[in-house]
Amino acid sequence: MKIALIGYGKMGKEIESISLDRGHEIALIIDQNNQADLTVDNLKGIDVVIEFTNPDSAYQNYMTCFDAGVPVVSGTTGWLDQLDRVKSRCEDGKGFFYASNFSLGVNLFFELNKKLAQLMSGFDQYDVDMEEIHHIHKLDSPSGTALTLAEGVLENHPVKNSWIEGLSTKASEMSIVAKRHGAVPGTHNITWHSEVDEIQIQHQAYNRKGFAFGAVLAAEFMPGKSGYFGMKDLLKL
Ligand SMILES: NC(=O)C1=CN([C@@H]2O[C@H](COP(=O)(O)OP(=O)(O)OC[C@H]3O[C@@H](n4cnc5c(N)ncnc54)[C@H](OP(=O)(O)O)[C@@H]3O)[C@@H](O)[C@H]2O)C=CC1
Ligand SMILES: O=C(O)C1=N[C@H](C(=O)O)C[C@H](O)C1
Repeated sequence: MKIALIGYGKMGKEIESISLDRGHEIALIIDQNNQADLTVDNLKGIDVVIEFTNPDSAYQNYMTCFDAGVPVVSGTTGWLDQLDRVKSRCEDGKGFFYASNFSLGVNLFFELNKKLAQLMSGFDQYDVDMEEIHHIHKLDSPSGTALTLAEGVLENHPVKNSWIEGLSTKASEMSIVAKRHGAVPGTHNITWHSEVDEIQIQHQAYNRKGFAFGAVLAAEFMPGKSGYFGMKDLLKL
């Protein structure tokens, strides 16, 4: 496959390495310093774009790829206020794959989190909160993964109906505490605590290879497809 990478930072470089190992060609690399090269013309002949940039540039990058008729896989977080507009382009025949986290482990953790929230629905002595820890360069908070985890709790627990960044005193709100520390690739802790004990589940990424591998699998899935896709379509969870 001919892949274009938009964003050649920590994730872009991991994705390049895995793509080459799997026999793909990186036919175009767009980064901050050559953004002007992201044109419909330069995307001719590209099978799929993999986009990992930042919250401010992602949406415009998707639009250029859609105009070129090239499907996009994106892991950029912090742009979801534009999600409805992206979905409406997908209804018009464009192809888009988004995951707040592409790693297999986190997607299994998403399912575990939902099951635990369902189980806790019958036990009101337990309250829940979340902590996410990432490297100091991360621009958005809470992390995209934390938001997906919060959604998993809100949809499966009768008491929680919103989340808040920081500590909450309201029973209906789920607290998400975001910490930034050194080079941490990504750690998420969900804790259900009562007056006598606590149950904690944790996902800790050791490096970025799991994220990058999932993004390349998603890219292999996309050519020829139109519509909006996510990890559920890929992993059949
Ligand atoms: N879904 C998932 O599984 C994962 C998602 N992420 C998300 O992916 C995104 C990128 O993460 P990461 O690679 O660690 O971040 P980096 O900052 O290391 O890389 C982002 C790159 O994008 C470049 N860039 C900025 N603006 C543009 C633009 N308009 N066009 C092209 N390139 C641009 C940056 O250039 P410059 O440095 O010069 O600004 C930088 O090289 C983040 O939103 C992060 O949250 C990260 C890991 C996993
Ligand atoms: O910025 C990061 O690094 C990460 N971002 C994603 C997120 O916001 O959840 C995924 C992963 O946690 C790493």
